[in-house]
Amino acid sequence: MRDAHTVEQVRAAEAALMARLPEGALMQQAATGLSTAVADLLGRVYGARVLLLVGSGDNGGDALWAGARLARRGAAVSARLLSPDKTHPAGLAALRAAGGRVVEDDVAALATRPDLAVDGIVGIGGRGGLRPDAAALVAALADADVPVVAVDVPSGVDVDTGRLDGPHVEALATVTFGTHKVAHLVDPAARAAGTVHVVDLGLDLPRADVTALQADDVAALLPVPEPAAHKYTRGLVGVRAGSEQYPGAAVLCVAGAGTGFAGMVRYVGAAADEVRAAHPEVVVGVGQVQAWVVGSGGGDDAAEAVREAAADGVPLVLDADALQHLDAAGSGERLLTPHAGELARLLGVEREEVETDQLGFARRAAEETGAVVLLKGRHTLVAAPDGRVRATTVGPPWLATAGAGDVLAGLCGSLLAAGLDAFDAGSVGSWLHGAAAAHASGGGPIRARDVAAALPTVCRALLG
Ligand SMILES: NC(=O)C1=CN([C@@H]2O[C@H](COP(=O)(O)OP(=O)(O)OC[C@H]3O[C@@H](n4cnc5c(N)ncnc54)[C@H](OP(=O)(O)O)[C@@H]3O)[C@@H](O)[C@H]2O)[C@@H](O)CC1
Ligand SMILES: [K+]
Repeated sequence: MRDAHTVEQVRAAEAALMARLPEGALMQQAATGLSTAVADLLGRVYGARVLLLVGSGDNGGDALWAGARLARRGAAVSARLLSPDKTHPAGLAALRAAGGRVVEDDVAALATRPDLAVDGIVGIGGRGGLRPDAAALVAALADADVPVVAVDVPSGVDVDTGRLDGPHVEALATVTFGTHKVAHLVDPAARAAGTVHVVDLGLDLPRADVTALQADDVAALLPVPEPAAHKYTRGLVGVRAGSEQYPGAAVLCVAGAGTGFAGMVRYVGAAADEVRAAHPEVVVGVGQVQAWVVGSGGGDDAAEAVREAAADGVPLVLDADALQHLDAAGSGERLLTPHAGELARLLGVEREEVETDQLGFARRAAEETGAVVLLKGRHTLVAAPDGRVRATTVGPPWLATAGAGDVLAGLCGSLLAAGLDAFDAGSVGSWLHGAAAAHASGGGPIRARDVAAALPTVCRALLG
């Protein structure tokens, strides 16, 4: 499990550890890990030009100490001090002693194009976006296409929420310390962090509320049939989706539901002929199920479909059109699978607000509805009403394709029918969906049906 801790949790763990270690020991560990990661990215340290962006706190101190290490290995390291009066004194002395130099202004900093810049402007002590002087320098570096490695977090992001509070650094990679922070998993900040490397500090950390499942977690949660299982004990998943106008949604939802986690798939709706033709193993018609997926279906049909599914008193996945009829869904176990626009409609806010504060709105929706909310996005978030959130960090950008959401809803429904609770079903389903997309894509474009087709291969690899 990848844990993402809050600033408060990290500060407390660091303080406890620092009390037992010599002064400055943690910063040395941090700077060593940082300089190693920068060296790896540079490939060749000797002769490389590295520019340090140094703010007023210990984040700048990390950058200076790492810069000193790189300078000792032959890099030409210069430092642009953004708060010259408050620069970390020992770090600055170390850089100077190693042959690094301080540049007076942005013009001098960019006189020769750096091969790489190290963002030590601000770390977990930051508030608000970049200040104007830092923003101007960061923009100039972006114009010159200089890759940036962020120290701890890309400066300007909101560490505990994943929001962007104004101008910020867009990093190629981020080197963080002790543990992931929320901003490393939650978009839009996670996107600004690039690839995240964690330098272990040996912190003793509490349970995190924001986590990301890893392959071994998913493998442990997968519902595997008992030796004596038969199709009914493995769970039946019912799908109510599709319409005469959109039969494809039903076919794809059933494809997701029918990847083998549930013992059987039942279909009810207007696209029965298309579903039968594509999936001969599906049973058509009402009957007993252990979970229902109610998805794209259009208008009044969706309200009726939600009401009928809820009447069975089993867990529900509510997707697409069904999300507009939550009042008909009762208060049992429910997994809602909106994209940002659908969640915005649900909460009566603008889509843009949801996109800028994905964690906040996913949590709010879960709390207000009492359901588990799976907010689809580049890093899908699955929020439980108790505040726990799992982010999905696998999945290529190619997954943003028509019908992929139908496959996901069906897949989550089959996991619910097989006995997972809504939080596990949503997060495991989302992880498998992303991993299957990555497998199917191999770096190229995919269709929703390819994602469904790749699911058994991904599961085989996990269980193997
Ligand atoms: N703790 C540990 O054990 C370890 C910590 N480590 C490292 O320390 C970092 C935390 O250091 P920190 O506490 O000094 O805070 P940090 O983020 O450098 O700067 C805070 C100062 O910046 C300023 N400022 C605020 N907002 C700003 C903005 N938007 N734009 C510009 N400036 C802004 C504000 O000062 P002001 O200018 O307002 O006086 C504030 O006081 C952490 O991220 C990690 O890198 C590692 O070495 C491992 C061990
Ligand atoms: K930073």
